[in-house]
Amino acid sequence: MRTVVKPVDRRQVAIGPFSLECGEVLPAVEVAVEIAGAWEPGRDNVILICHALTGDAHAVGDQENPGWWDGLAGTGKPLDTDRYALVTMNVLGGCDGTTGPASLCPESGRPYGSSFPLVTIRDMVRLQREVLIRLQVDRLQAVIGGSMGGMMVLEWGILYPEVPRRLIPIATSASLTSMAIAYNEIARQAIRSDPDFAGGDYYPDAGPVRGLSVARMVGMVTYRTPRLFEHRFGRELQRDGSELDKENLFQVESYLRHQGQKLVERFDANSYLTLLKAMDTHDIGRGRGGVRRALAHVEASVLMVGIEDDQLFPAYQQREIHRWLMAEGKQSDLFMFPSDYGHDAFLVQFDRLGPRIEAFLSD
Ligand SMILES: CC(=O)SCCNC(=O)CCNC(=O)[C@H](O)C(C)(C)COP(=O)(O)OP(=O)(O)OC[C@H]1O[C@@H](n2cnc3c(N)ncnc32)[C@H](O)[C@@H]1OP(=O)(O)O
Ligand SMILES: N[C@@H](CCO)C(=O)O
Repeated sequence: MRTVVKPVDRRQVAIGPFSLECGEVLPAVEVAVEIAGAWEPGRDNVILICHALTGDAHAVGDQENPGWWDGLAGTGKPLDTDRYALVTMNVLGGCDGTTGPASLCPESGRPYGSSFPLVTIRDMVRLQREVLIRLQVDRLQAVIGGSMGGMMVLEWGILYPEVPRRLIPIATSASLTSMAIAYNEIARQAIRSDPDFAGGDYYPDAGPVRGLSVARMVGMVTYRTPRLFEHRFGRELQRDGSELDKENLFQVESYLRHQGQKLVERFDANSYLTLLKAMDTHDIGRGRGGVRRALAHVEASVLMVGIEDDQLFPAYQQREIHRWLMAEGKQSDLFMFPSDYGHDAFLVQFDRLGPRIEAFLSD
């Protein structure tokens, strides 16, 4: 007898005090969780979905309120809600209901703002484990996610090898390249140099919206490919007229401004800084004798997915992880595909991802 959770069950799970890798303790942590699909007895049919930088707990939605992975998850889809209970949590440090910089600090009664501590990808995963324990989920059919979400997938396989049966890390790496950290630093500087940042203590105001918008614009350039921009925008202008009119934007400028504006309407700048730092400091080899030794802990079978045209998480990084897993005698498959979308392909190219993921889950 299955307990059907329909359409999507959203909960706040209270964890209480939570110790971080940096040594600080958050006194009262809460996590926003969404569950789509049906629990099986023993809760043995759970897939954990880990979101990327600006994602949230709402991976699976409906017509009125679409989710960010509806192309992959839902009735009859590769992440089939008729078969699995799909659990997605907003990450620690985020701004969609889980404790983050905009949350009230119980000790001061004010938003954490600049006092919010450094959180790591490992902290995020340890917190997810605490939530699953409270949901009485002991084993996972799979953990899946792209980009920052993929970093969490890898950490799941290493921190809790006995829990996931399968890992599907997508467009991710064992640690960021120096170039990716460089882009993140430009984003940070854009946010911090906005006068409305106010040292991070801008609440209840919206804060550094111009800085956050520029940060998103930089990010967008790294998430896509030159080919896509060329094809979409070329040298098209926004209005009829001349390029030699300083008010007449190129379409690509207008597009980036629109993307910046979209993000500031749904994201908090301090969360953006917190999550960028978590990505920068991610290194599965830290304190474990290096990446290969860390991967030796993995017990799950792995489908490593990469995008050949990813500028941010270059394809060699996914190939390397697959090779190291194989060298450690682990079960690993590699699925690489080309896409003009570049890094963002994991949020868009469901025709490429879906069949491979479905086959791996049915294996
Ligand atoms: C969609 C959500 O669920 S967002 C909430 C949760 N967020 C996440 O999960 C984060 C992950 N999601 C993402 O990063 C993105 O939503 C993606 C990658 C999935 C898709 O990105 P999009 O911005 O939809 O794709 P795309 O590059 O095609 O841009 C389309 C937008 O640019 C606008 N646009 C296109 N050309 C131009 C131009 N020349 N000038 C101005 N705007 C332009 C379109 O009108 C459209 O605007 P809209 O989104 O307000 O309708
Ligand atoms: N488009 C993704 C990029 C990071 O993977 C996001 O906004 O989360």
